[in-house]
Amino acid sequence: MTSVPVIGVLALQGDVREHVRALTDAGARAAAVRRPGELAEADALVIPGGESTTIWKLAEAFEMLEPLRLRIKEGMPAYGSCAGMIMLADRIEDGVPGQQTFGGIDMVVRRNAFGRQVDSFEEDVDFAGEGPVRAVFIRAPWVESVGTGVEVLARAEPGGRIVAVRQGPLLATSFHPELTGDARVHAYFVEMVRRDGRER
Ligand SMILES: NC(=O)CC[C@H](N)C(=O)O
Repeated sequence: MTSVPVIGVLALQGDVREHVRALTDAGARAAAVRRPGELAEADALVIPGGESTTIWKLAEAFEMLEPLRLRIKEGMPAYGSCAGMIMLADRIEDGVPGQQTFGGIDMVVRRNAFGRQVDSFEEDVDFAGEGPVRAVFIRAPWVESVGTGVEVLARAEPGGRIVAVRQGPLLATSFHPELTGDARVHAYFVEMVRRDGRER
């Protein structure tokens, strides 16, 4: 891998542009990914916030579901925010009937979990010991439970719910750091990608 990793942003639906900007601010090269050929050229992938049911259906229509599952299985670093977190979950609760994910993180994610109480809110969370990060939650999921290989990186009130996790090269947040102009979460992911490149 070159020293500046190419990080794809899955551009089927969601806030793609904001992730491209945050990745660029964090020192990576970002490229929109819609097709299997574009995926093959990316060192890593960000799955944006948006609507997980739409991302799933479009991934099927664009024949991206299986190629993405395969890359994740092969160890490609990936980061999902909000709907992207849902897409990286091995199991989901409150999905629509038949809803599928790419999977990869051994966790159960509850869709729209915070959304039933309040559609949108912001809170400072301590992310991976980096100090307070402003977290924007929009009809956000929370992580109901994690397997033993999953590291919890942040929790939010109410209830100390898990809102950020990492399992090896996979990172997921319930919130949207791409909307705040603070690129620390993206920088954390870019560093994960750089380390992964050095270890291969
Ligand atoms: N802001 C978001 O990404 C919301 C996620 C959305 N509720 C879903 O199920 O995908």
